[in-house]
Amino acid sequence: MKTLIPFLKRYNKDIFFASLGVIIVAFATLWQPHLLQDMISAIISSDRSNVVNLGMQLIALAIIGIIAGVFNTYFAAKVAQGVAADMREATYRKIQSFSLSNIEELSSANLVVRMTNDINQVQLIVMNFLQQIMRVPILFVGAFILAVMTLPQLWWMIIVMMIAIILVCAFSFSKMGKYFGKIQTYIENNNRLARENLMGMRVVKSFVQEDSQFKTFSKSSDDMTGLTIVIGNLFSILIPSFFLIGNLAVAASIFLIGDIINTNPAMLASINAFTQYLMQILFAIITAGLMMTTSSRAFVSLKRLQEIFETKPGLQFPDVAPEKLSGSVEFDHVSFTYPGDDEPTIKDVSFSAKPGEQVGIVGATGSGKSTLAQLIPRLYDPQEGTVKVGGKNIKDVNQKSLQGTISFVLQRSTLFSGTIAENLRQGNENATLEDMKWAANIAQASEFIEKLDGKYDAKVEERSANFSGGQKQRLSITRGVISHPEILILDDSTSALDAQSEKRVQEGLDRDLNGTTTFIISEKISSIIHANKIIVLDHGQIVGIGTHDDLVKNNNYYQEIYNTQIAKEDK
Ligand SMILES: Nc1ncnc2c1ncn2[C@@H]1O[C@H](COP(=O)(O)OP(=O)(O)OP(=O)(O)O)[C@@H](O)[C@H]1O
Repeated sequence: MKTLIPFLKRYNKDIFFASLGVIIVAFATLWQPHLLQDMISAIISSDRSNVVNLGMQLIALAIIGIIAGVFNTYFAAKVAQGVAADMREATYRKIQSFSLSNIEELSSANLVVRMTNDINQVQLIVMNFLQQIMRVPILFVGAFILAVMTLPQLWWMIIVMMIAIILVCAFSFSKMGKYFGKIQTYIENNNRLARENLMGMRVVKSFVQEDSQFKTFSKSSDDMTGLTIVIGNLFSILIPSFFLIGNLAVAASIFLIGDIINTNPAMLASINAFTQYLMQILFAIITAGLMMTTSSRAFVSLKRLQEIFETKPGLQFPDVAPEKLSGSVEFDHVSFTYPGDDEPTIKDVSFSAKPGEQVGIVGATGSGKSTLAQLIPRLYDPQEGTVKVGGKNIKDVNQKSLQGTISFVLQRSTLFSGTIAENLRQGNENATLEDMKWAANIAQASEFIEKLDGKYDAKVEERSANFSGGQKQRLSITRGVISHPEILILDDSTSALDAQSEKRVQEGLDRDLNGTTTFIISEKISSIIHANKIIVLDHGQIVGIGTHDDLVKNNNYYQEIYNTQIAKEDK
């Protein structure tokens, strides 16, 4: 509830109107059997004018009930949908503030279910509550009092019926609550499997994994269906049981006092009103039970959303004035361990790069090259040592200043669905067509973009499926350079380019971005051979640093990699 209240507060007025509507509906429902009782009595005593009068009152009451019901539904829906939309936005905003570690800990599939299914549950419960919360107690207490007033001698019948219904409710709803929690986990699992399958469809097809993928998914889906069937079965027993209890109570009432009708025909009207009140009590208890069950499901969802709101962003940027940073980078005895790992991935790394320098980072796969690079734009914080950009500890720098200084072209090119221009503007929101052409020229992307229908307005489909690996990389590099960054990190960003294109990208960077400090990460020495400085990494440690010529002469580890690669090229 702690999570929900701030969201509800924004809709105080609408909640008031929804509640007013439901209170009117409850009183109209309660008053109907009473009016009907008077009307039946008037019919029995042939009081025609009263019959017409009471008939009109009944119709008026029904119309008031309908109008109030519509009024209630309108405002309840407004609140429920508004709360869900606000929650979705708040969750989305919160997730944007998360660090990569936060997202890895919560898992993206899990976050998607929380943002969709869990919020839907909350929307449902807000709607239900606003439609029922006042109605249930008013109906229950009102119908109880009116039933006792109508036939005081049968007060015990109401108690017996209530006890029977509460016992059935307690049995079935307690079982259902447990199952509802499990269903949420199954939904999460199904979403994860479906997402992985669709994203890895190429792998699935090339390894002919369709059947095994289908089996895994269908097992998870069948488990969920099994559970849904159990819940359905419980419901299918529940509803007839309620009506059986209600009808037995009605039959028993008629049996017990039906004889009186012979001597006092007006009793017929009272029995009719009494049985209607019994049904209203029955309805109130069932609704309360159902609400408790659905609430237990919504409370699970609220708790899961609460977890998102309470998660502290793994990284906090200081609230300081923005500043212009130069392109110098300095690592001072930096060590970093991924959350949950025992061993550090980066161990006691120190180096510096001057503005405008080109720095190559080379090392075997898994040696920590990408991890090292991710510490520069502060995607992770090192546990030991300091990272400085422009001479300032990056922990003391405003987020926008740091991110505006650095452009990171990731190893795996990620483009968003939209147009090429929209993707490029993520690198520089004010980029003109001229800027795009300039950047595309460096990245060797102009040639293929110019051939596309719509050129820079050409569509990028979901997961950029309409572009080849090499084209995606070129577009990612274009997006990376378009802001003329002070620091550019190319994390294995030319791996899908042929040697000729890679050379041209290199020439473009030298020509047009010569003031930019550029980090080029690669396993291939040919990609970093011309760098001013090459950092050689092995198991997260620097094992060599210098120019290619220095390293080839003096560094055994580098020589080994170089010789292996030369030998491969010669074959
Ligand atoms: N998000 C992560 N959480 C936990 N461990 C990670 C994470 N990312 C990478 N690692 C681990 O850190 C080590 C270094 O990975 P990293 O990607 O930095 O190496 P790399 O040298 O860039 O490799 P490659 O050349 O294959 O890209 C690896 O053992 C990897 O499994």
